[in-house]
Amino acid sequence: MKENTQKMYDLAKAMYAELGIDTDKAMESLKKVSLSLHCWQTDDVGGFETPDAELSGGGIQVTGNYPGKSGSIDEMRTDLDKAFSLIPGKHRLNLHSIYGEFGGRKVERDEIGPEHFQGWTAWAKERQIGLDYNGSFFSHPMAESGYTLSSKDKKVRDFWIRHGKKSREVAAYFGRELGTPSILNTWIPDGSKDLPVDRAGYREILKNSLDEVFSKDIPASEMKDAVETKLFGIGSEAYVVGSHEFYMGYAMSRKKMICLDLGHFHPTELIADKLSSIYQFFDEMLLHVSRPVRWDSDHVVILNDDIRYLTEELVRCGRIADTHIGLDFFDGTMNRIGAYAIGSRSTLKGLLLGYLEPTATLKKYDLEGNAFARLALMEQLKTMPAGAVWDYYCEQMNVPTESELIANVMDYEKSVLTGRSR
Ligand SMILES: C[C@H](O)[C@H](O)[C@@H](O)C(=O)CO
Ligand SMILES: [Mn+2]
Repeated sequence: MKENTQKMYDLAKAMYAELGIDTDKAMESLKKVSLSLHCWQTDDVGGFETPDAELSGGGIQVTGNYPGKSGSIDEMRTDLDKAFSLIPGKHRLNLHSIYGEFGGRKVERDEIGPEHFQGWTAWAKERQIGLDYNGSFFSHPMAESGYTLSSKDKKVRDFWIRHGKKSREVAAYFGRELGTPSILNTWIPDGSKDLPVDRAGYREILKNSLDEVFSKDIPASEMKDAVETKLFGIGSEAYVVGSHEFYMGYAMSRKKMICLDLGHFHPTELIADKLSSIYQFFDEMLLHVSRPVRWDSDHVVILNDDIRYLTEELVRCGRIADTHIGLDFFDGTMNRIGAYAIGSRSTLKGLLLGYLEPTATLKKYDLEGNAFARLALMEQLKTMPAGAVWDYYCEQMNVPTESELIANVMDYEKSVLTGRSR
C-alpha cells in the first residue's frame, strides 16, 4: 500500500467512524458485488456474424468512430481482459447472440445455439466468471419492419420465437457449465415512429409470443429470464410495444424479472424511486446501468446524481444481492476500454457511497420529522473523503487508483489498440 493512500485512508476511516460507519465493512460489502459487463462496448454493438457487421435499426444507435474497435473475438477477449483488470472485484460478462463463434459460416439467428458459445464458456471457466446472455432482435432483415415478436406476419414472428427459445438454451448451457445461473434479458425493438392504431393488437401478439418463447420450464439454477421495458427509441417515438406497463404486468403474472434500463424512461423520471415499489412484489430484478443524455443515448456511466440515487437506494432497500446489475452503454467517441473503466468504476463508487451512508441515523431523523438534520447530514456526506476509501480499495484489489487510470488506459491504447485496422 502506498504511504499516501494509507494515510488518507486512515483519516477517512476516522472521519466515517465518527458517523458510526465502518469503512472496512463497507469495502467488504462492495467486494461481494458482481457487475455484469456488457461485451458490446468493445465493438459498438456490431457483433461477429459477418466481418464488417454493424449495428443497424432497433431504435438504438452508436455514434463515434474512435480507432481501436475490436474486430474479432480474440481482440474482444483481449479488450475484456484489460477492462476487467481495471475494475476492482469479481465481475460477470454479458453476451449477445451476435457474438457467437460462427467459424466464418452464415448461421441464422434462429439457429444460434450453445455450440456457438463453447469458446466463450471455456474462456469464462478459465477466469471463473459467470456469463449472462441476450437474444439479438435487431440488425437483421427480419427486424426491418420494426416488429419482431409482435409482428403480425407469422413468418417473422415465428422466426424470432425460435431465436428466443434458442437463446434460453444458450443461457441454460452457460448456467450448467459455469455453475451460476445466467441472466437472459429479452429486449425487442418493436414499435412505431408514428401513431399506430392497433396498439392493443401488437401487445396481445407480443404476450402470446413471449408465452411461447418461455414455454419450456428451465431450472432457475441454470438461467433466469428478464424482460426489458422501454418508453421510446429512434424510429419508435410514438409507440413501443414492450412498454413499462406491459412488461410489469407480464413479468409479475409470469414470474419473470423486470429489467429497468436507466435510459428507457422519461428524462425526468427517477429510476431509483422505482426500486422500493418493485421490491414489494418481485424477488429479484435486473438493472441496465446507462446514462441517457436527453434521450436513450447510452452515454458512458458517470457518478452523477442518477447513479448516486440508484445505488444508495439499492443499499437502503437491502436488495443488492437480489439485483442483477448489468451495464448497458456504448460510446464510439472515446477509448472504449477507458469507457468500460469509467462506467463500471462509477457504478461501484456509487455503491461504495451507499455503503458509507449512515442510513440508520438518516432514518432516525426521518422518523423524528427532523427534515433539517436529515438534509444537513446528506449534504455533509457529499464532501466526506469517500475518494480516499475508494483509492485504498483499488490498491487493495490490485487495480489502478483514480490518478493511475488515465496513464494505464493510454498505455493500452498505444501498445494494443493503435495497431488495429478499425
Ligand atoms: C444491446 C442491448 O441489448 C440494448 O442496449 C438493450 O438492452 C437496450 O437497452 C435497447 O435500448
Ligand atoms: Mn438496456
